[in-house]
Amino acid sequence: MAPVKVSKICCIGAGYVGGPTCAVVALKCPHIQVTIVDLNQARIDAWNSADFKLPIYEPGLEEVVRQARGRNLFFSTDVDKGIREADLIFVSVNTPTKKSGVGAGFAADLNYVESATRRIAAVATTNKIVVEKSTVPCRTAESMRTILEANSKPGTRFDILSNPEFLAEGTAITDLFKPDRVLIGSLQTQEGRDACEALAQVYANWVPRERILTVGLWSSELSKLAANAMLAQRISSVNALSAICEATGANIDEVAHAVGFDSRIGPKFLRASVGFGGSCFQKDILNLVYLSESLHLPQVAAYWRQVVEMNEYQKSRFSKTVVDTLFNTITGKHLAVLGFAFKADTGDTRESASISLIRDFLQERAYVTIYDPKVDDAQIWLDLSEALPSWPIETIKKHVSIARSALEACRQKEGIVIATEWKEFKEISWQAVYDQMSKPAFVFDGRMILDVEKLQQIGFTVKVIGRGDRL
Ligand SMILES: NC(=O)c1ccc[n+]([C@@H]2O[C@H](COP(=O)([O-])OP(=O)(O)OC[C@H]3O[C@@H](n4cnc5c(N)ncnc54)[C@H](O)[C@@H]3O)[C@@H](O)[C@H]2O)c1
Ligand SMILES: O=c1ccn([C@@H]2O[C@H](COP(=O)(O)OP(=O)(O)O[C@H]3O[C@H](CO)[C@@H](O)[C@H](O)[C@H]3O)[C@@H](O)[C@H]2O)c(=O)[nH]1
Repeated sequence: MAPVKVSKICCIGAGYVGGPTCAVVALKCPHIQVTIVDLNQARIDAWNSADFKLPIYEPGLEEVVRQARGRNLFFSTDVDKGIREADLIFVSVNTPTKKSGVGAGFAADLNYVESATRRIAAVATTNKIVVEKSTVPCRTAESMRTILEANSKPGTRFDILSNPEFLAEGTAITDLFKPDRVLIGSLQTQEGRDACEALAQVYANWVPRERILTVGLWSSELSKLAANAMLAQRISSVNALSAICEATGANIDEVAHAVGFDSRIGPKFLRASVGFGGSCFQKDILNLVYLSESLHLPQVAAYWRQVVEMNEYQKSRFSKTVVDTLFNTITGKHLAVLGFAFKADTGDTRESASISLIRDFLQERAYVTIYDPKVDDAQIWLDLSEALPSWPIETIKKHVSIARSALEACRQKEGIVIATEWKEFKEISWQAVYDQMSKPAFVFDGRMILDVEKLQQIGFTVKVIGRGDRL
């Protein structure tokens, strides 16, 4: 049997991955009809909004949606219709860390993957290629196959592929246009290889063939966890070194530059920071830790767990620097926190280091003014309520305000904390900020973005991650 020619794709899950990924598939494959479905009506309405107020902010995304929507790209809450019509279905639903029960705090919650899979089995009347796009533990495809086969209609066959997504938020569109690699895992049977080829042909519309890697199902699933674990490990390594730099007078920027010049190490992903955030790194490493423990590999589990522990240490170390520097107390003091998103160029706040810092400052009874160019107020209140569950929202609101510009946030503060590397924070008039601050005026740069010497000339005392005071 030759591989099927895919003509209709359905993507279950219109989130940060399903939305941009399948919008790009539609743009690059005008001959394929792509329908992205979700249970969340508000999200689908936003994807369909007449003024293109899309539910996520991602540079370049609006242009892609403008070109393809209504042509061969559709957004809908009719999940069943999407499934029924498609010959290939991406499952791109959320897989958060489990909050309760066995494996709570570590294992992935596969509830959404299972419901989507059960829906496919219940609705499908023709053969389907089912593609795991969500990040899942190794061997999830096996559970999906069991569910599908146990519930399928007679004569309906399902082939399951793993096709993890490697895009990073903030650069999703460029990552999708020019991926380092597309990874497809399949069973090594004739049917498995045919399904793999059918999906490879979709990507081959714009991705060079040599960048489309085909491997076994379990290798593909594990490679996604491995890639994130190794990326996060680099950040925790450089952050661990940043603590040594602060104590010795070495400069982490210079150290990372020198180390990264070694072609075996390479320069990317060596930027010390206030700690990594985002919905993936911590979740996927904890998932790997859980997998290792389930496989009775405690040393392997401990090794990866340390990457997350170092990240927690980095965040609390930075909060402590702020308190120590402001004469060992921030009670009743006014701080500005610039940046609430977990990185620049996104409005996503999941696991943002900024949330941990603000929680620490509030627990010290400081007053905090937050500014972020892309995060909604409602999201800030929600995240802070979750970070401080015993605080009524009125109490949080007494201690926190949200500003409309960086300059407004910095007005008359005792300390300014840079938590996200938004470019505009480099460009504000630091002289104007200094002039209306109480003195001594402190700036804490958790992202190494400011011109320290210039700020010092203005009169600021500047504390930068990975840069000590000793000469
Ligand atoms: N965010 C990233 O940058 C990124 C990158 C690579 C991989 N991933 C992985 O991709 C997956 C999705 O992540 P995300 O950030 O897009 O999540 P998300 O929460 O933004 O989106 C998931 C969407 O799936 C929908 N959904 C859940 N169950 C459903 C069901 N049964 N039927 C229909 N819709 C359903 C939800 O309503 C939600 O809108 C996760 O496994 C994640 O680990 C994320
Ligand atoms: O040198 C660096 C690089 C990143 N970060 C921080 O690390 C976090 C994650 O950044 P990044 O990886 O750029 O964004 P994500 O969108 O979380 O993307 C990661 O997680 C995705 C979800 O699995 C994967 O698809 C991507 O390949 C992987 O890079 C952010 O808080 C960054 O500020 C640093 O502190 N230093």
